[in-house]
Amino acid sequence: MDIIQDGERRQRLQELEEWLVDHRSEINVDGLLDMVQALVLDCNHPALRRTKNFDSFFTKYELSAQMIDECRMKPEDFIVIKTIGRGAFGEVQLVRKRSTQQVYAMKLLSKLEMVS
Ligand SMILES: Nc1ncnc2c1ncn2[C@@H]1O[C@H](COP(=O)(O)OP(=O)(O)OP(=O)(O)O)[C@@H](O)[C@H]1O
Repeated sequence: MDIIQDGERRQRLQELEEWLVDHRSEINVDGLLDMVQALVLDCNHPALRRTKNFDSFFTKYELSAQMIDECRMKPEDFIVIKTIGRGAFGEVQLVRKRSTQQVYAMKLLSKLEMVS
């Protein structure tokens, strides 16, 4: 990466990087990836695709959204052993990660229920 000479610019970039890695920030990397996936999914609605800007957006980001989906951790990466608990927004499962055989407790939250 180029060395940024402008101290003020460097400071702003550093602030942005801190937001990206802060798990409490709305624009952390996970949140932004969620956003891209949700936008691409929504833009693929036939009624929206009739509008040029939505169609262009979908065409531009469809492949990236697929790559994001393939690379991110997802429930299918785990084998469910059994359900061990239930909370206000979802359930907790005892799971085994397919790639490592490590056992974890996985909390599945319904984002739909959390935001409604
Ligand atoms: N890491 C864990 N290991 C074992 N059991 C767990 C673990 N996390 C949660 N559980 C079990 O799952 C139950 C529900 O957990 P959860 O965190 O969803 O509860 P909660 O805090 O009441 O829920 P919420 O955050 O949705 O209000 C717990 O009461 C516990 O029995």
